[in-house]
Amino acid sequence: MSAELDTSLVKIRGLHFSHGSRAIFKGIDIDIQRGKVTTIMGPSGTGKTTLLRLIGGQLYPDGGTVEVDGHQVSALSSGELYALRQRIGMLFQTGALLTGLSVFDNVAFPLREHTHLSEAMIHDLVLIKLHAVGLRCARQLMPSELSGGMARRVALARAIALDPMMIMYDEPFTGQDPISMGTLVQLIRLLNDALGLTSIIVSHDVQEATFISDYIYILSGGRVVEHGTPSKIDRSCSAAVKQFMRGLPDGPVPFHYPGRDYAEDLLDVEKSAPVRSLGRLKYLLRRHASPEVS
Ligand SMILES: Nc1ncnc2c1ncn2[C@@H]1O[C@H](COP(=O)(O)OP(=O)(O)OP(=O)(O)O)[C@@H](O)[C@H]1O
Repeated sequence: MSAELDTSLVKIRGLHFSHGSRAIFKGIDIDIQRGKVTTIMGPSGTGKTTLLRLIGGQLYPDGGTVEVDGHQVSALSSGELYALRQRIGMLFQTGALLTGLSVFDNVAFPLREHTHLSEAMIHDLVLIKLHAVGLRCARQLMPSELSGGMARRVALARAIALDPMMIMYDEPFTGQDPISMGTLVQLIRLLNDALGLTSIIVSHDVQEATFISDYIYILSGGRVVEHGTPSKIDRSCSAAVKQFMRGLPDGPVPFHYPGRDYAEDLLDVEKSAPVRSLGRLKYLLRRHASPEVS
């Protein structure tokens, strides 16, 4: 085992997972290094969120192993899993704040739920966390009074409330204006380094991810198609990586969700008026053709 692997907080080996009959992972290996920011990228539907759920123990692998801080997640008892989850902060795209609670109470929530700290201590901790995200003075506001960017920063303060060892971000930049985006990017990096966290980010935002990350994994078709530092990824010759990084609509990752033949589908659509001739089929294909299909 190399020295590099020894510093992994999350170690995934030979991971297989399917949603029903759809194979999502076909044997992937991933190492998330302690203290680093690692971004998981890849086309939509490739399984990035599923991967976070496998790391968090909300899903179990069909094959292979997911280890977090030396524990094989699928072998943990429910009590042990609960304890592990308390050490993992999660930040979702929506922020997912509790709408009936103020900013202060949202951040206080995990402290009240999971600790026996006094209210005076919770007060100080909440102010520290809110100060870290620049929103100490917004503590009395309700979620409905926050901008999208502020809501995400409150969610971030809540995610670090219990001093987690790791934070998993699912599409943290989506829908942000450039200023909020820049603030979030800086905050994620700053908090990671200042608090000695390990961060896993799932993102489509190539520029931000490249800027913020120490390491990047690109998933596609159930496999890791590339991994390395941002500069290595940038230089990658892989067609799938180039397609993703440059945002090309078609390439090794097909534009169309896999399924049966287009002509067969049209024949089904037109069941009420069956296609009787090749001419009619050609006509239908032209009529239904999308602009992306030549
Ligand atoms: N609970 C579920 N049951 C069945 N299929 C699911 C379930 N959750 C996700 N899927 C399917 O698994 C695949 C991977 O989903 P996932 O959300 O992990 O992808 P993703 O890479 O995060 O996508 P996006 O970038 O669009 O958020 C998708 O095809 C999705 O339709």
